[in-house]
Formats: sequence, structure tokens, C-alpha cells
Amino acid sequence: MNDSVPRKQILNKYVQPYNIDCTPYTASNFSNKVQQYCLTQPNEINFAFDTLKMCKVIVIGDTCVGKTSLINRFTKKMFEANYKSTIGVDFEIEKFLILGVSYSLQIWDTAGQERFKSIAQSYYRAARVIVICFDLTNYESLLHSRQWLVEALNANRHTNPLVFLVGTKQDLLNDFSYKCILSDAFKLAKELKAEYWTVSSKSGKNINKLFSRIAVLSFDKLIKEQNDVKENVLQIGERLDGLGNSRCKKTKTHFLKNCCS
Ligand SMILES: Nc1nc2c(ncn2[C@@H]2O[C@H](COP(=O)(O)OP(=O)(O)OP(=O)(O)O)[C@@H](O)[C@H]2O)c(=O)[nH]1
Repeated sequence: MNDSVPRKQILNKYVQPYNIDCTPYTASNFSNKVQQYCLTQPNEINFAFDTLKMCKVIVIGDTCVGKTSLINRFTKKMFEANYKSTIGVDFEIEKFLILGVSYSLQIWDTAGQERFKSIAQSYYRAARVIVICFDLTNYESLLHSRQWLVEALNANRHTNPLVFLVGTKQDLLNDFSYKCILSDAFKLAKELKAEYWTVSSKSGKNINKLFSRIAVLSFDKLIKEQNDVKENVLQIGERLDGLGNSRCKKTKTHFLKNCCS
């Protein structure tokens, strides 16, 4: 591949949840409408540019739970053992090719420290995915997940975002401690209507799977929503056509132009 072509992860199959009993998102494949849509799109594999299908993902949670490490492991394939606090926010973009269609995750790393919270919160808006991280070795950080979600949903009342609860630092636990916290994490995920994942940024365990899952679920939802809007616009257009006079035609042209742009 040409160096100027952006690197993309190719996803041609649906990605399954970490645990089928701990997710509110139960579909086992892309929806029919989305598969149909992708079949009618030009093959973008060789394109050096992208269409703008972008999804904002916010990663939130207590300080030191490993948000930056999670994002760096996925986007830069690196792990840094020394802690450096995030100041405010930062973001990375990761590109995918899903069923032949270009798609990007814009992943926002937010500061967990109290003193940076208000800056970080001002970037919550328009999130289509909320990832709440907690540290599997720190029970308090699990309990705080509730409050993190309330704050993120307050900024996203109209977008109905997908929600993930992610337990980090799995490499630090023995089997017994892991099982103890896992059962509480499952309970909380169910209460929050979130999908649960366990990861380790140090070993890399489940990091790619988690973000691939986020990509396919959010892609499916976005394409369905865009399709629904298009169908509604066309239906309204047809109704205006039915009315027939020139004023209606003008209204239709104006309406389609504004909606489609
Ligand atoms: N062993 C282990 N350590 C981890 C893991 N993930 C993160 N850490 C360590 O935990 C510390 C905090 O990680 P960060 O990723 O900076 O945490 P953060 O949530 O971004 O912190 P804030 O920026 O303050 O919000 C660092 O020292 C990391 O090296 C992991 O999977 N395993």
C-alpha cells in the first residue's frame, strides 16, 4: 500500500461482546439495512481520502484508572509505566474500513483529576459512545462509575450514546480478586445499561477487540440513523410531489437541499 494512504483497520465481520450476558446490545450481526447500504457504496480500499463518517468516543473515569494507557495501547501500540496526568483533554483518530466503508473513531481522552474536570466536561457534548473506565484493583473507582455516567449523559441527552464499562489493569490481579470484583462490575454494568469489558493495556489483552466492537456497534447505529433520516426526507419529498403545484416543488427543492447537506 502507498505510504500516503492512511492505515485502516479492516472489519468485515461483526465483533461479539466480551460476555453475551453482560451487554444491552444483543444483535449478532450488522443489521440488514446496513449490509445493503454497504453493498451499494463504492469500494473505498484504494481511496487516499475519506468520506466523513466519524464517531466521537469519550473515555472517562477516575484519575489513574488507565484511560490514557488504554487509548495509547490501541492507537500507538505502546504502554508507558510512568504516570503522567492528562491536562484537560486530548484526542486520537483511528480509521477503519467496515464492510468496505471508511469510518473513523475520534477518541477523546479526558482528565480524571478533579481540578481539570470542568475543562474535560466541556468536551463531552455530541458523544456517540461513552467509555467509563475503572481500575480492577480499586473498588472505589468502580463505584464512581455511576457518577461519571450521569455527568456524561447530562451532556448528551439527545444522542442516546452507546455505553461501555471497562475494567482496566487485569494483569495486576490474581484469579480470586478478579472474580470478586467482576461479579460486582457485571451488576453495575447491568444497572447502567452498559456493555462490560475487562482489559489490560500492559499486556494488550482485549484492547483491539474492545475498540473493534465499539467501531462496529457505533457504525451500525450511525448508518441506520442516517438511512432513516434519508427515508423520511424522501417520503416527505414524495408527498410534496403529490401536491403538484410549483410552490410545493420549490419547497421540496429547498427542503431536500437543506436536509441532504
Ligand atoms: N499494570 C498496569 N498498569 C497500568 C495499566 N493501565 C495503566 N496503568 C498504569 O496506571 C497509571 C495511570 O495510567 P493513565 O493511563 O495515565 O491513567 P489516566 O486514567 O489517564 O489518569 P488521568 O490522566 O489522571 O485521568 C500509569 O502508571 C500506567 O502505567 C495496565 O493495564 N496494567
